[in-house]
Amino acid sequence: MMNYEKYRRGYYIPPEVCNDWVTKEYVDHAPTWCSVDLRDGNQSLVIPMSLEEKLTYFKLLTKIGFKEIEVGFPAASETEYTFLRALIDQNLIPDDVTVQVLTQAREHIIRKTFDALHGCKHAIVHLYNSTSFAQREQVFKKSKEEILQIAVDGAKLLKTLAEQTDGNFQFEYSPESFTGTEPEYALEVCNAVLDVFKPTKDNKVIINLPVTVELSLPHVYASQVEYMCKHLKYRENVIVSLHPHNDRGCGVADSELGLLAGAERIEGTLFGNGERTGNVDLITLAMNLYAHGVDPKLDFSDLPSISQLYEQVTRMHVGDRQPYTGKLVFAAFSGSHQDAIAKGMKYREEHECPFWEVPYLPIDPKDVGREYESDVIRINSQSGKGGIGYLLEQHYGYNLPKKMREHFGYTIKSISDHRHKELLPGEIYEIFLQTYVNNSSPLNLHDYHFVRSGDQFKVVLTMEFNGKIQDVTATGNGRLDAVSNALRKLTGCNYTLTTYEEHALERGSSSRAVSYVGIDPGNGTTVWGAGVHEDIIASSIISLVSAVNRTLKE
Ligand SMILES: CC(=O)SCCNC(=O)CCNC(=O)[C@H](O)C(C)(C)COP(=O)(O)OP(=O)(O)OC[C@H]1O[C@@H](n2cnc3c(N)ncnc32)[C@H](O)[C@@H]1OP(=O)(O)O
Ligand SMILES: CC(C)C(=O)C(=O)O
Ligand SMILES: [Mg+2]
Repeated sequence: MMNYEKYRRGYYIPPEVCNDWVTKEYVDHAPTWCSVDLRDGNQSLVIPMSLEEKLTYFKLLTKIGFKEIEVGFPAASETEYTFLRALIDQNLIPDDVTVQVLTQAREHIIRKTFDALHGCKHAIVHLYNSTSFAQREQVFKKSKEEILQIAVDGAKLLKTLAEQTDGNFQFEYSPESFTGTEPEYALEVCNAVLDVFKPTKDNKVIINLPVTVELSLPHVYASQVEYMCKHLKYRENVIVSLHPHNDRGCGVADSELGLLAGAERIEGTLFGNGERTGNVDLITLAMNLYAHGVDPKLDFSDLPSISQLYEQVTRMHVGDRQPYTGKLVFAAFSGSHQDAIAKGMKYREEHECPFWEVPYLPIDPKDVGREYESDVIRINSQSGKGGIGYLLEQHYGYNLPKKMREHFGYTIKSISDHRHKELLPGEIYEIFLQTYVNNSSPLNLHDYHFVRSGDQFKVVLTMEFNGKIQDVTATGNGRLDAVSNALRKLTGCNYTLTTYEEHALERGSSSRAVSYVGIDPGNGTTVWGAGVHEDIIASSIISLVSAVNRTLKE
């Protein structure tokens, strides 16, 4: 048995009820986004990014539309330092982008950070020290007053060095391990730091409330955020920022509820890379807004390329179920999902739909660079006739009669089940052709002639049957009826024609037609055949020949 009694809840509830956020339904505008991929993401990689990789990633982030980017921890390593210098010296920071750097509240680290910042047109200097109960007791072995003093001293030095350094600087302070800190104490520390920074309308200070380690349910965090928002000094000149990690798997929920609770800014990473279980995934957050009809102000219209570059540079892997991006997130293998998607897509073709409301597809895959044809309906033994038929129609233009779809559906499922693998569209098409289309043995059509007299049609079919070519004549109420009578006469097969449908094959070749025939060989079942030919009459005869051939073989 696992010893759960070893654990207890390690978070603190605000001293007053803070749940105004509950009354808000959804986030109605994009927060200020800050990517911390190049710092928090980078510091958690097995092999941190090289200078070139950081540059490549930085360019990707600016292309996506990030206006605030934490580019590193300049005092951490030569690469970190040199990267910031390269950005500044080579003038690589777009005018509308602000870089951010992280520093501990330690004098030599802060000084090194400002050395690295020299000449930066605009930067956010991000100061942190841990305020949590556990770290006060175990790591720093300091009282609340002493920890507060670390923050205040750090803030003072930031202010002094910012004044002495060539550049334009904004400050950010994080009571690191906020989620393990008593909210009233975190508030006291943040207000003391704000008293040093003295934020103004023109130079607001960012107070970042990190979920350094996720310790509570998201609503507890939202209450903590709301408490801070209500009681921070200089509130109108303070930007409240969130920095959720994902230890309990709720980074996205923390962020969204935190925004409802009054925060204005989010720090996170692409695909949620970051310490342990990661930072909050900014793609998910942005796309969640998008799916609610809110402009996320970030461009994720080509997620496959973003994901490829991310994997290359970080050596991480994007999971198949990663929201909005994973290989399988738009895929439906199961029959009922496929059926609903196929019908939903058809409905969109036939109606003016102002909004995207296709079942099982929360967003249009095309919006993030995915394809309906290859990404959505995929076939295995869990699939159904709706999806299989849809796939055949979308890829190859065959719109099977409803009952024939059912038969083909079970054929495909069974093959997939026995082969124990997914069947690709090309394989499904091949099975379709082999099973139903232009079946020419033992019967093979060589030629046909019709003569019409009144309502009656007479046909002379030239047929090969078991290797022997012969003419057979019959009459009927229509052409197909006459052909059917001729085939009965020739083969002795006594069947009833139950279904006939035809349509032009628009995809691939516009000049061909396909006909589908269902016959009952006398036992209440239906045997299907299909004929494809440039001539519609020939295609209908061949479809019947195909069905009869299948009957003869069964
Ligand atoms: C939650 C987060 O992600 S915070 C960011 C974490 N990121 C990183 O640490 C990556 C970059 N860090 C580094 O490269 C190194 O840690 C450096 C260069 C910053 C510092 O290196 P070092 O001084 O050699 O080591 P280290 O980080 O272990 O220092 C620990 C000391 O700093 C103190 N300290 C740690 N964080 C802080 C802080 N934010 N403010 C003030 N003091 C701090 C510790 O209490 C400890 O003090 P002690 O020497 O009295 O025991
Ligand atoms: C430095 C801080 C903001 C951090 O990364 C964290 O607390 O997770
Ligand atoms: Mg972090």
